[in-house]
This record gives sequence, structure tokens and C-alpha cells, in this order.
Amino acid sequence: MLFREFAELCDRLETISSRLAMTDVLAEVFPALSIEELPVFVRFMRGKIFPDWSSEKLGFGPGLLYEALAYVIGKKRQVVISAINSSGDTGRVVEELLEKREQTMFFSEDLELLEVHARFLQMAKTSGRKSQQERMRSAQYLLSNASPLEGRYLSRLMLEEMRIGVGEGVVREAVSKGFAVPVEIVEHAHQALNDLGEVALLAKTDPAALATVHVTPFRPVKMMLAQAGSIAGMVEAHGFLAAENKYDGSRFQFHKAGGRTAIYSRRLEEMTASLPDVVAMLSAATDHDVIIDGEVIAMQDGKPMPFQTVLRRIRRKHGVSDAADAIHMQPRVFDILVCDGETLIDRPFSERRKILESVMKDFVAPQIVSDSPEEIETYYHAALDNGNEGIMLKVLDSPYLPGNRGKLWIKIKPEVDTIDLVVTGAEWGEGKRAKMFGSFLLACQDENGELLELSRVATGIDDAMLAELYELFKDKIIAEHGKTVVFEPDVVFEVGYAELQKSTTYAAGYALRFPRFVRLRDDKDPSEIETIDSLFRRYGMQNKAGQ
Ligand SMILES: Nc1ncnc2c1ncn2[C@@H]1O[C@H](COP(=O)(O)OP(=O)(O)OP(=O)(O)O)[C@@H](O)[C@H]1O
Repeated sequence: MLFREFAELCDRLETISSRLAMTDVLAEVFPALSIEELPVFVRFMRGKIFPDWSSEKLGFGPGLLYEALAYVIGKKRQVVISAINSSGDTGRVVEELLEKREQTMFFSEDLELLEVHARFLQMAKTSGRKSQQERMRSAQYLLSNASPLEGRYLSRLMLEEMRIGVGEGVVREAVSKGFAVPVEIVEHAHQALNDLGEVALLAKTDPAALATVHVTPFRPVKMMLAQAGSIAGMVEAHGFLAAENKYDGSRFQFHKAGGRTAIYSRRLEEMTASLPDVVAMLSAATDHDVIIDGEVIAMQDGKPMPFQTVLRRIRRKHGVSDAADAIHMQPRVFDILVCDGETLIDRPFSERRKILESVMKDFVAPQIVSDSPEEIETYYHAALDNGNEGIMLKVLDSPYLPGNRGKLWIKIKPEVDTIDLVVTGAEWGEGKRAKMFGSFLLACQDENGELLELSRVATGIDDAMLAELYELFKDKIIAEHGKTVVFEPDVVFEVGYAELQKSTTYAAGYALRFPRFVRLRDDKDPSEIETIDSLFRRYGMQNKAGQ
């Protein structure tokens, strides 16, 4: 497949709003692709270069893209930056700039889809002193040979944001339709493999194998998540339940196989290097090859320390052993996904729990099993008294559903109205804070993952946190004009507020009254932020409550 054909298809998909119509287009294309092209194509559609389980990064930020483009169109970098600053859509700007380039600067070599992919892999692999230059050269090569339309999608791929509205669900349905495999089997395989590219490839080459896929060591799967609910409601629906502390720490997935170990964050980033102490503790606690789910907390004098302390440790890249001495981390494990090569995610939770207890000599999270609302209520208050966030209630016969936020896990915690939003920009501070960011611009998302801004937050951030935020955001600046900076939308804030108001100032149509920073949630992926739908529900509930 030529990259031009891929770009034309993306352009077409961008104009289609019906899910079904999108599915049909993809279901027709998938079977026609070669076995090399299919996984690449599927990942590209979703704006991905690597499988979702991979920690690999292209290492290509907006800065490099602007520079490569400036070279290709024979203009100054500033020309590119101002064009991008005045639009929100980098892909379209790249397209327009390529349209205006002088024809002598266009080398019309047809780019193949696989060749583009190979170049990306090469860009990701380069390391060392000359790596930026090498990445730049590859980007220049690709953009020089690209038509304007190809440029739109090349640049979006480089920044890993496709914006063509093709969600995971559409791809799964298209795989199901294109290769005549039941959609439940595609979904299950996707949960276990965490890579739609490989799922599509298996559907093409060995559909029978799709039904029996395994969770594989060192390919993390998404974590199972919880909804809010009530103790009474859960007991009524299920009778006997498991209740555990809801630890106020950071989620992890620990993998051990064949003498190798690794630990991954909720965002599936490998954290082995920043948590060597936790890895060593977990590894010593079992003689088996396992994939284990848990939460790591920081302890002082027998009490959990604030969640922010845990994240600070995790973010740390240098001086890890000093940090490990200063902050004592403790894992708590509560689920097991694989044991000695056997995938356990489809087994009932109660069985997995028995296996977990039999293979882990330590760190297993305490649990009660009860059908008494009073007993669970008492357990909940004890959990809070011991510095936990609340409790988790889990259905005993539930499978482990990677990435699912369903009713099988319910969280019970004190009511606090906070909201998770992604930071899209900031303003430089004033006076003694002139070298720090003063206020942060926040956004929620619509159903396609488009970001819609809805407030600024400046309150509730102390000097130490401001300094920490500066360190975190300084490498995420995409553009800057005057006092305003635009960030790559990558960091999530949890924000409190007094009230939700309708607004004509912000794109979301709502604004937060008295927003205040509660905490940094850089363990959360931006895809997990508040949606317009849930904002709408919040607004409705708030007004109902006020009547
Ligand atoms: N015993 C436990 N079992 C499962 N998850 C636990 C447990 N203790 C703590 N957790 C944490 O609770 C989270 C599940 O709650 P939820 O799905 O609402 O995530 P969350 O958005 O981080 O929740 P919140 O915003 O309330 O902290 C898990 O991601 C995990 O990090």
C-alpha cells in the first residue's frame, strides 16, 4: 500500500461521522492488506506506531517537526511556528505549508506505508549524541517526499495524534466484520494482547487462535478499573462480596518470567528503573512466573503517606537509591493475571485470589468476604481510619477485564467533588514567580477525544508544587506567545470546584467556579479525563440538588 492511499483513506474517514459507515470502509480495506501491512495500518489508524503495551517512543516532539518542516519548505522556523500558533491543527498547517512550497523542493518519490513505518522504527531506535540529527534527517526525508495531504498525516503520526475519529471500538468491529470473527472474540483478544495490530493480524492468519490468546510476560495489559457505587447496592445485587482497602498509592503491574522482572504503571510505562526496591521485594516474594496487579504505597511510621509522595518517587530518574532510602515503598497485591504460563483472566476472582495467596509469600492485600452491609460498613470506616482512600468491593465470580471500568469493581470513598482534566497550557507567573507557570489551562474531552477547554486553575498550588510543575511541564511546551504557553496535552490534574456554570468563554460550554488544584494525576492517561457527557450529568445533578 502506498502512503498516499493511506492518507486518502484517512481524509475520507475524517468526513464520515457514522460509526457503521466507518466500520464498513475499514472492513473492506483490512482483508486486502498484506500480513506486513495490516498491523501497521491498524496502529496508524489509531495514531500509534507501536503496540499499546510497548513503552517505546518515537522521540519526536513538535520542536523537531517544526524544524524539519522549515527545512523542507525553505523557510525560517519562526514562519512555521507562527502558522501553527494561529491554528490548533498542526496537521492542516503542515499540509498548507507544503502546498505553498516551491516545486523545486518536492522530490516526488512514492512513499510506501511500510517504508514510512520502517523510518519511524529507525527514528525510535537511534540513541546517543547524534540521535536528534538522525531523527531530523528521517523527518526531512519523509516530508520532502510527501504530498501536502501525506504531510497532514505524516505530521499527525509523528506527534501520535491522528484526529480522524476512528476509535478502538470501530477497529474491533471492522476486524470482526472484515474477517468474519465474532466481535466478542476480537474484544477478548484485544484485552489480552493490548495491540489491535496483532489482533487484526491473527484474525487474518489464524482466526481460531484468537479465541485462545494468552496474556504475555513483558507486554502489560490495561488495568481493570472501578465505578463508584454503594455497599447496600452491591450486597443486594451479589450477596457475598470481597472487600479490600482502597490504597492511596499508585497502580502497578508486576511481571516476572524466566528470571526477568519488570514493573509497569497504570499508563503502562515501564518503571523498573525508578522502583528497584519494589521490584526486588515482589520478586523475592514469589518463586513463580507471574503477572500481578497491585498498588504501591509510601509508608511512614506504619501509616500511608500522601499519594503525591509516591508519584514523586516514580517520576524520579536520577538518584533513585537516595530516594528509595528516603521514601519507603510497600507493594500491596490484589490480583493475578498469569501464573506459570497460564492465563487466569477468565477465571473467577475468588479462584485467582486463592492462587495469588498460594504463590505470594508476602504483600497480599488483606480482604474480607461478607454479605453483611454492616460488617462492610465497619470495614470501610476502619480503612479510612488507617489512612486509606476507602474500600473496593469486588464481585467474587468476576473475570479480570483489562481496561474495563464496570460494575464488577466498585469503589466506596467519601464524597468529594473533584474532576480530572488535562492541562493544555499555562501563563507565566509574575514577580518572584516569573520563571514558573502561574495559572494552568484545563480541558475535558468530547466523545472523540477532542479536547475542550473549560477553566484555568491557579489556586491551591504551593511553591514546592509550582517548582515541581515547572520541571514537569518545561519539556512539554509546544508553542509560546507572550505570556501564554501551549503544552502537549499529557498531564492530568485533579481539580476541586464550588460549582459548574454555563460559559460562553470556554469551548466546553461550561466553566468551573472557584477551581482549585487538588493533586497531580500524572499516573492517569489523558484519555481518562472527564467527558462532556459526564459534565452534562454533573451539571444536571447539581441543579437538581440545588432546587
Ligand atoms: N484493593 C484495590 N483493588 C483495586 N484497585 C485499588 C485497590 N486499592 C487501590 N486501588 C486503586 O483504585 C483505583 C481504582 O479506582 P478507579 O478506577 O476509580 O481509579 P481512579 O480514577 O484512580 O480512582 P480515584 O480517582 O477515585 O482515585 C485503581 O486504579 C487502583 O489504583
